[in-house]
Order: sequence, then structure tokens, then C-alpha cells
Amino acid sequence: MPLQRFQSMISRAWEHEMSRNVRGEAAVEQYILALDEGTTSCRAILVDGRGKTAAAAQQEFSQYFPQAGWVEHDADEIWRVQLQVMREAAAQIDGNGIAAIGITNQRETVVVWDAITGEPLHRAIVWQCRRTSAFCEQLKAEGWEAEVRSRTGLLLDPYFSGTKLKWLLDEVPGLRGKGERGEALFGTVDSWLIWKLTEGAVHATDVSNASRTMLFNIHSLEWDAHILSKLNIPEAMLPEVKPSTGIYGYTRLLHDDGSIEVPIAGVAGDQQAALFGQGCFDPGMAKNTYGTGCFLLKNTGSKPVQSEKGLLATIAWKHGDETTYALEGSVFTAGAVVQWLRDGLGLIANAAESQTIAASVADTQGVYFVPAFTGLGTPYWKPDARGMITGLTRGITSAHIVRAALESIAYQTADVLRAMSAESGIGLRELRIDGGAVVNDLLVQFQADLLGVTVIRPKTLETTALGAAFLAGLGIGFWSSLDELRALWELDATFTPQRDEEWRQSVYSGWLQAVGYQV
Ligand SMILES: Nc1ncnc2c1ncn2[C@@H]1O[C@H](COP(=O)(O)OP(=O)(O)O)[C@@H](O)[C@H]1O
Ligand SMILES: O=P(O)(O)OC[C@H](O)CO
Repeated sequence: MPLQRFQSMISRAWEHEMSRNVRGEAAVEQYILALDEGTTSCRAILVDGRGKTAAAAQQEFSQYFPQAGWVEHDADEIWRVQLQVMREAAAQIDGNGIAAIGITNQRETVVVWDAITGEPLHRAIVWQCRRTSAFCEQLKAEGWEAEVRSRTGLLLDPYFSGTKLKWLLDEVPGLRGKGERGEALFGTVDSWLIWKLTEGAVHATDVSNASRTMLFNIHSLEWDAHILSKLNIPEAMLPEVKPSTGIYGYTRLLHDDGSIEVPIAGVAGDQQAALFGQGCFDPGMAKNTYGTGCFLLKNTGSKPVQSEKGLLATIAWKHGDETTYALEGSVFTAGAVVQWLRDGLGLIANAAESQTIAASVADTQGVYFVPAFTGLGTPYWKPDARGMITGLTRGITSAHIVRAALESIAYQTADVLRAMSAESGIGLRELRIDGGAVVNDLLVQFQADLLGVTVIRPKTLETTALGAAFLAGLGIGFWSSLDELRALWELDATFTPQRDEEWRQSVYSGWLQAVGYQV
């Protein structure tokens, strides 16, 4: 049966089921619960049938920086915080109204845990962590970059999970033996949450998350035996890889009395979920998400595009039998620079203040801020690059520094877009944006001015969570088609370029000079 007909049949069955409950009474309104586990906070959002946010809860969790360039999370804390916000959001409606759960997550971050006790066996090693940079250099020297690229679509960089997992297997006493016996499990954060939510019944991930591990073959859609063998990673500890839509398992943990069982029906890495939540279903459509980092993804359709310009070929999602690929540019430090202005320098009291302070000066007076705190991603791929402020003169104030920090987010995006245009020979006509930092109008207008491209902000900025909800909703037939989802996307604001090409070239060449000191 054609997929669309099958989906619409399920959808009709679903509507019928929802129009009554067991006692024949009119049923409560149905929602999809999206769990969005980001780098700095956990969110839970209830999405209604029109794609609107009906309830939300969010809480930050701890960041650990044990050495320069190292970043860790406490996987147990992530689970506790995610469970708490999930219950907070769920408590805002009748629990019977939750039709399914979608999960989306910070990608690449590595969790290892005991298969029996469920205890994490080390702090999670976060995607930003550079601890395996020397090992990656060694693999490059051995000629492994071409292997990694052709098999996984990625580059040899400490960003991805593979070398982080190898580091744990080498450093944590007994872990490799336990992994070989299936007594220790590996997962990205989606797998960890699925395992906790199903109380140890399901050890799985989706193709989009698997494609970020550097261990997954994006052509055959299987764990890559050649890379596993090179890194000496036991396959027994890896999760089962599933499509991004469909039922993974059930959780009873929505309420502490275990009274309701809800299916987990959609999973994707957060950047791929944002692409989906932005309705970028067609080849050529792109979005940029401004969170801790900045991630620009362009849908490339049913085939991966191998980049010569430092972009990544990655899996966007798999729905039914159809796998969709994307080309990605990854910027490691974006909104995180604003957090550093707040927590590291004390220049702002909160993130919102970055806008008012930056707006108090007309420009940066030639100051450039290169926020390479954890190296540089696309297009430079320099894990050992470090942060830098250039162009300081006696007239520079904290406002210029704050402005330069915000502008650095836009400059890094311009680098990515330049690589993408060079790759395809075609520039973007418009860019859809989302993520925590795009509430900052000064940043977004500067972005449009710098790119010379119209920047479009949707009404729902929680696009990542929305994407996870869409995937889970498709997984149970709550929504029946991509066309139905496309119609739910709503415009908030359009930012059109206000500056000319001469200005663009002049400020961008200053940026290239500054970043050039690190690359
Ligand atoms: N008004 C603002 N201006 C600039 N950056 C902001 C603003 N509000 C939040 N941010 C930044 O957005 C990021 C949080 O966005 P979010 O999408 O929640 O990130 P993540 O999913 O990576 O945790 C933080 O790094 C924060 O500094
Ligand atoms: O947590 P975010 O939104 O910054 O996303 C992190 C990315 O998934 C890292 O690849």
C-alpha cells in the first residue's frame, strides 16, 4: 500500500479513537509531548494539533569544565531534570491527553552506563569537549580522514562521539570488558533518555543521532564495522538504530503513580529536529539554529552530498522507508558567548541585556571577537584554536565588547553560508532561523545585513521541540502528512538587509583577518 494512503488510514483510525474514550464519553484534547534536551537546559513542551505550544517547562543543568577545552555533563542530573520538566509540563493538562512523546537532544554527547544498575559509568563527554584532539590528529596522519568522510559523511574532529567513546573505553577501568559482554551500554543522550523512560527495556537511537557518532555508515544505515574495529569499540554496547518516526517503546513515568503508559514515537538530534520543525521538507530549504552553538542545515533530499568545503553530510531523518539527508555547517560557540559575557566577565546581568548594551554603541569601532573557546568548526575545523579579541584601542568600552560578541555569532554564520554557497554554486535567497538567541533583534538584523539575505523568524521559536513533536505525531498518525505539517508553520518577522555590499565586504574582511590569526 502506498505510504501516504497507509498514513491517512492510520490517521482516520486515530481520529476515530480520539473522538471517544472507553466509556463512550467525548475524549479530552490530545497533545504531543516533546522532550528537548539541549546543551544547557532540558525542556518539555506540549504541542496541540495546530502545532501551538499548550504548556512548557524548562530547567538548566550543571556544566563541568574539568580541564581547558574539556566539557562534561552529569547524565543522572540530565535525567532527573528532564523527568521533572516532563512531569511539570504534563501536570498542566489532563494526563490522558498525551498521545505520544517525541525526543530531541544535544547530539554527539556520549553517555556510558551499567546495563544492570542503570548507573552512568562516567560523566557524559559533551560534544564541545576537545579531549581527543591529539588522537584525531594521529588518525589524520594515518590517512583515516578520507575513510571517515566517505563512510560517515563527517570529518575527523573531536566533536563527534566515536573518539570520545574510545577515550572512555581506554580510560575507565573495566569498561571495555563490560562493553564486550553487553554489561555496559553506550548512547547519545536520546538513547539514555529512551532507556530511562522505558525503565531499561529499550536501548535504541534514531538514524539522525547515529549519523553524528562517526561510527555509522550513512549509506548502508548500519554501524560501520571498519571504523568500530579501528577504534576498538565493541558493537555489543551500541544501541539499535531505528527510523526517526515510529514507536520505540512506552513509558509509565509521566506521573509518579505509573498510571498512564505513553508511546515514545519520534526521535531526532536537535538540529535535524529543528530542520523538520521549520518545515524544511524539500531539497534546498535551510535553517540556522542559534543556541549554545549555531547549526545551519540544508535539506539535500534522498542523497548525501559530500562536501569539499568543510561541511558535513548528515542524515536529517528517516520517515517510513525514506531517508532524507542534509548538509550541515557547525559553529561551536554562539549563544555560549553571551553566557560567557554574563558568567565569565560579568558584563551583562542576563542574556537579554546583551541587546540593550550592544545597541548603546553604533558599531564595534573595529573590535572583533573570535569566540573559539572550544576550537572552530565549519569551515576551519581547528580543534585547538582559542578565543581572541582584536582591534582594542583606548576608546573601547564594555559595550563594544558585548556588541562584538553578538556580531561574532553572525560572522561565523556568514563563514558557513559562504562555504555552502561555494559548495553548490547557489546562494540562499532566504534563511529561516530559530533557537534561544534569535529573540535578539539586533543580532538578527545584523545577520541579515551581513549576509545580504532576508532572514525569516517563525512564530514558534521552539522549533526543535516542534520538530520532535511533528516526528512523534507522524509516528502515531496524529498528523498524517508533511503537507499537513507544512501548513502549521507561521511567520513572526522578516529582517531584510539594510546595508550595501561595500559595507558588507569591509566588515567581513575585518572578521576574516581576525579569525585568520587562529587558523
Ligand atoms: N536575548 C538574547 N540574546 C542573545 N543570546 C541569547 C538571548 N537569550 C538567550 N540567548 C542565548 O541562547 C542560548 C540558549 O538557547 P537554547 O536554544 O536554549 O540553547 P541550547 O539548546 O543549546 O541549550 C544561550 O546560549 C543564551 O546565551
Ligand atoms: O544544544 P544545542 O541546541 O546547542 O545543540 C547542540 C548540537 O546538537 C551539537 O551538535
